[in-house]
Amino acid sequence: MLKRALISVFYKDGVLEMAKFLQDRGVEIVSTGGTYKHLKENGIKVIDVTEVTNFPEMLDGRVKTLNPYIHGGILAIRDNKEHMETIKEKEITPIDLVIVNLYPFFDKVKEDLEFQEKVEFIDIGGPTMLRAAAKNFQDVIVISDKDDYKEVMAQIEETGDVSFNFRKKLAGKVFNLMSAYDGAIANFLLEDEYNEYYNISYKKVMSLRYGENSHQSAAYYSSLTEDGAMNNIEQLNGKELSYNNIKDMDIAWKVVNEFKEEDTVCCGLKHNTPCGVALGENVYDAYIKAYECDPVSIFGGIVAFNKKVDKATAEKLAEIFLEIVIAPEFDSDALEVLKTKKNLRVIRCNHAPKEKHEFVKVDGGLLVQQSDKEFVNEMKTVTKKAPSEKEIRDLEFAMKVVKYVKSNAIVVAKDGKTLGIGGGQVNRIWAAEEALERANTEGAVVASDAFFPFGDVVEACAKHKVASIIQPGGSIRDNESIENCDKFGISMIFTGLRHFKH
Ligand SMILES: NC(=O)c1ncn([C@@H]2O[C@H](COP(=O)(O)O)[C@@H](O)[C@H]2O)c1NC=O
Repeated sequence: MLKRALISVFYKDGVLEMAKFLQDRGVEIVSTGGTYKHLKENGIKVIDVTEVTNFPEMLDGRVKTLNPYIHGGILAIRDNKEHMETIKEKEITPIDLVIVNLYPFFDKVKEDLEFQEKVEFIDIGGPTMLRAAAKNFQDVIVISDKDDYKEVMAQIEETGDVSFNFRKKLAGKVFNLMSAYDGAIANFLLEDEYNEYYNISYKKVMSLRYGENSHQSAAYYSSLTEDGAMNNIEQLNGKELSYNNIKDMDIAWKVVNEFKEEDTVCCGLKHNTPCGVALGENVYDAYIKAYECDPVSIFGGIVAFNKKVDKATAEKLAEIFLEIVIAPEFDSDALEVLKTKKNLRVIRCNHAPKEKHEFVKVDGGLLVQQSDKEFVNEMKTVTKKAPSEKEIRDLEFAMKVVKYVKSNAIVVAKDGKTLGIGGGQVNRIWAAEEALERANTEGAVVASDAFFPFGDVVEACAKHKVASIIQPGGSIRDNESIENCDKFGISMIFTGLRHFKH
């Protein structure tokens, strides 16, 4: 039998209906300052928490509910005679329902506020009540999520109480929330890059139809503390995003964001690997060039732009089957064209990728590393011949692309467009041969994600009349590659920075 509820909520939406429901069933309501005022002004009979605690709210609200009159009322085990006698003796009234939503630390930590302002958004009293009620869930119903008001009301309406299973679920939700909440606070306060415990604060955005394959279930979670690209997308058209869509879109978006603001770039991507990337005079030109890189693989792929998409480009995009088009903006007539393709996911994103760290799960562990935000350490010509200015532009372009190709990776490019991309090979020469064969052009440049272990890659480049090469260098046999370059009249640059992508 519910007799007393404590309601203390930062976000007041939905709480009136809940309070009214409880009042109509004779439940006494106790509330903290702001909630008390809100309920009272809306005609709810409510007891001020200070009357229960016999203490004023103090220290700017830092202490309101942190009191044995509250926590004794929550934590007493109703079947424990001693507990009940103790609270009776101390004139503590049991609290049967706790409704709390917390200070919005997740939002505030992302805002441009002073450190101390953020600290003040760390809720102490709320979590304390939630945790206490969740521990004692068999006797106390605990609501930490306003989306649960409805089900609690429905169950009380039907049976006069809330089932054991639902109480347990509500309690579990408290600790699920608290772990994310506390994780966000820990990450805000700790300055080490790799803390003793790995805390993440992600919230479920949607259940996905399936994961990488249809027999794998999946869900998508969005970071509560990071203001990244993928949690700032807006879907303007098309079917629901899938697991593979989100994963692929993330990489395509990273590729186009690798370039300078003044560059206009388009990336076609398939199976998490760029299949055609090109710079253009305008978006249309960039798309045509990216498409021409590999008109076969782009089918069913993802296309990303770093500039607004116009109607002419949209018409061209609509000619083939694509999964996603992502860009910072779309002209309204371009959007109209793209919307004629019912399933095509059209995504607007104005956020550059920002993540500091990335992680990958292994069986029983988690690998965490800094995201690869670097490009080159240096541009050191190591051959007799130096690349021309135009070749340097192409070398840099190819290096930006090869960063996103699975290792071992080789990109062949010319005139600001990829001609051949070879990736995911277990040795470098295969990746090189694959990319060079696809490119099938003379005078192109070659970028490699890691050093050449032998002189054979340069030999393959010479066979395809490559003009210039860019690679990190650092192999004990670098001299073989340098000598071969000099022999074949190829220029080569060492960057001193590897971009493995396993
Ligand atoms: N200090 C306390 O004892 C305390 N008790 C409850 N709170 C929080 O105060 C908020 C509600 O305050 P109000 O009813 O005054 O608007 C809730 O988000 C609740 O989690 C507290 N605030 C922070 O710690």
